[in-house]
This record gives sequence, structure tokens and C-alpha cells, in this order.
Amino acid sequence: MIVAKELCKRYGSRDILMNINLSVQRGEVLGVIGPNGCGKSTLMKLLSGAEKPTKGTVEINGKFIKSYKQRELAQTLAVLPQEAIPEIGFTVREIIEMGRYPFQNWLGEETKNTFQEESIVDQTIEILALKHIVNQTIENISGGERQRVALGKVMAQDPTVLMLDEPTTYLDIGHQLQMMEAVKRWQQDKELTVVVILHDLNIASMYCDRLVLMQDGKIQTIGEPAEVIKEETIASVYDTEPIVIDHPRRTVSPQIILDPQ
Ligand SMILES: Nc1ncnc2c1ncn2[C@@H]1O[C@H](COP(=O)(O)OP(=O)(O)OP(=O)(O)O)[C@@H](O)[C@H]1O
Repeated sequence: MIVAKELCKRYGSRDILMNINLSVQRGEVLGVIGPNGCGKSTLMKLLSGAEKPTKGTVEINGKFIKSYKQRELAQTLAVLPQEAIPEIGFTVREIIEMGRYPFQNWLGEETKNTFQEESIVDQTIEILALKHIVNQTIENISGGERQRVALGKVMAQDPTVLMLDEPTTYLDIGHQLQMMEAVKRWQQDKELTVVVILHDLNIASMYCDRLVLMQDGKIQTIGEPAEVIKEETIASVYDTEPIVIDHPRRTVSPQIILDPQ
């Protein structure tokens, strides 16, 4: 569970985030949406402890984030940043194994049951359909495969809280859905708490329990997709005139059709 209270972030003389209050329940997927530069990544940096707020607090699983030790935080929370840096020269399997570092002692031995840990790496490779390329080095696989490997590394970390910054960038529509389905299955199996930044509002509407729509460093609206994905709201925040329709096969996932004038 994540609780953010009165979060503010200022860079120099610019207020980037202003008085953000939100909570994410255990097992909930919260999507963060909003135009470029509205403060989504900054919010994720504060929620994950990568940056300190100018004011306000963040609690993860009932404990203030600033009081976590680094290793303890890495055992609780995994973050997939916007541009996950590829580990050049390492194989796909080696990169996924790196997700286990927080659980290893200084000799590189697993501090949990070894059989179970081995199977986490193997399960991850299986779930993300990476078996056929496990021994290939990262520079010799496609951009979409690289994105799945980056997710694999955080999956192997076996966190209770997961934060993803635009995990579907660079993916074709088939792989976007494959990626989101993998996250959803994993999230449901382990009752993970997930915060995910998404630019694609249709994907956000389909995969998130609630959405927080940000504008100029503030929360514009927070609620279920049907409460947030509304023509007048999207029009005012994104300065465009979209058409919002019900998904023909789902009841709770409004979809956006663009209609440039
Ligand atoms: N370290 C920093 N120093 C100064 N300004 C920053 C810093 N990091 C971000 N900003 C500014 O804060 C604002 C919000 O940035 P942020 O990356 O959080 O936006 P975003 O909503 O994630 O954008 P995008 O959708 O383009 O990724 C931007 O105007 C950015 O230039």
C-alpha cells in the first residue's frame, strides 16, 4: 500500500508538483496519465524514494519511505524507469538474474531458498516468452525484447510494490498488450500494488483500476477510468477534442477516438 500526503516538489524556483494526496491500496493498479511535462515521472520518483519531496511524505506498506534502508526498499519496491539502461555485454538471463541482487549476501549467494530463487528467474523467462533468447546479449535483441527483459529484471526482484514509467513505449500493439497482460497476470497472482505511467489512454483505461489525471503539477481528477476518461475532461487537459465511446466488449473501459479538426 502507498500513501502520499501533501507532496510538493520544487526545482529551483519552479513548483513541479503541488500538494499531491493519493493512496494506492494493496493489489490495486493506479495509472498516472497527463500531458508531457505535467509531473508524472517526478511524482513516480517521489513515490519510489528516488527523489526527496520538498514537502510532504510517502509511506510504503505502513512505513515512511525515508526510513527504509536501501536494501530493504529494493526487496519491497521495484521500479522500471522510462529509459531502462541496457546492460551492454550481458545476456538476457544474466540481466534477469541481476533482479535477485537485493536477496543475495556479499558472496553472491541467495539468502532465501535457492531452489525457489532459481525458479523465480526461470518463471520470469517463461512468463515473458524470453526462452529462445536467454543466451543472447542485450545489444543483439530487438527494442521490444529489450523492454521485456527490463521488465523481467524487476519481476525477478519479486517486489510487493511495482512502479512502471511508460512500459509500453517502443512496443507494437501486439507487444503492448502482451506486456500489459504479463504485468496484469503477475499483479493478480501476487496481489502487487502497481503504479504505472501510461501515455496511451485506451491501454490505461483497460488495465488500471483507477486513474490519476495530472495537469500542471496537480491532480486534475482521480477515479475509475469511466470517471476520468470523459470528453470534456480530456479536452480541457490535452487541448484536443476527442470522442469517447464505450468499449464494445467491456463495460468499464471507455475508449478514445481522435478526431482532428
Ligand atoms: N531535475 C530537474 N530539474 C529541473 N526541472 C526538472 C527536473 N526534472 C524534471 N523537471 C521539469 O519538471 C517538469 C515535469 O517533468 P516530468 O518528467 O515529471 O514530466 P512528465 O509528466 O513525466 O513528462 P513526459 O510525459 O514528457 O515524460 C518538466 O517541465 C521538467 O522539465
